[in-house]
Amino acid sequence: MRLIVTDLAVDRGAGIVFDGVGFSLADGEGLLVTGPNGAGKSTLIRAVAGLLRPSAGSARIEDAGARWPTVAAASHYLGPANAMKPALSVAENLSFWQAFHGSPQLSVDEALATVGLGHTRDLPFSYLSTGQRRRVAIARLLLNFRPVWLLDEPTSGLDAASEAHFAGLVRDHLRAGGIVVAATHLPIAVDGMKRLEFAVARAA
Ligand SMILES: Nc1ncnc2c1ncn2[C@@H]1O[C@H](COP(=O)(O)OP(=O)(O)OP(=O)(O)O)[C@@H](O)[C@H]1O
Repeated sequence: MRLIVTDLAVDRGAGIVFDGVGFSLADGEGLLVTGPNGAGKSTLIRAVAGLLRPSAGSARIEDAGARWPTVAAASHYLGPANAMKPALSVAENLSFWQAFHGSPQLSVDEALATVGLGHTRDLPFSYLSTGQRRRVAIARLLLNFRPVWLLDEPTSGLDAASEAHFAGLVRDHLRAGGIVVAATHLPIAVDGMKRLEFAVARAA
C-alpha cells in the first residue's frame, strides 16, 4: 500500500495556508511534520484525512485492494481534541468508537490495559487528567486496525513515560506494515521516520 499526497494546497478562507506539498509513504514508513505555530501542520493532517477540502492536489491510497479504497477508510485520525464524550465512561466512549469502526482488533479492556488505564474504565471521561485523556484517545487507535495513522500532536499532555510508551506503539504499527503521519513539536523517539518541515508561517 502507498499513501500518496500530490501537490496539495489548502486555503482556509484567509489565503493559501500551504501549496505544493507532496510525499509518498509505503508500508512501514512514517513522516514527522514539524514547523512553527500556524505553519499548517494541523491543516495538512486534516486535509490528508479528508476533513478539509484541498484547493488543489490530492491524497490517495494506492495498491491497497478493496479493503482500503480511500484514505478515509484506511485511516485513524487523532486530532487535538480527543473525540470523547465527557459524561460517558471511558469504556462507553471506547465501545462507541469500536462499534463505529467495525472489525475490532482488541477489546476495550485490552486497549485500555495497553495504555495502562484499565482502572479508569468506569470513570466518566471528564474525571481523567489531561494526559490520561490523551492516552484513552491513543487507545482508540488500537481497537480497530487501520493501516494509516494521521496524528495531530499525539503526545500533547503526555509525561515522559507515556511519550516513550507511545513511541513504542508507533514503532509496533510501522513494524506491522502501517503508515504514520504525525504533526508534532515534540520529537517522537522512532528511528527512520521521514521529515517534512513547514519552515515559515505564512502571513494571511
Ligand atoms: N478553523 C480555521 N479556520 C480558518 N483558518 C484556520 C482555522 N484553523 C486554522 N486556521 C489557520 O490556518 C493556518 C494554519 O493553522 P494550523 O492549525 O494548521 O497550524 P499548525 O502548524 O498546526 O500550528 P500549531 O503548531 O499552533 O498547532 C493558520 O494561519 C490558522 O490561523
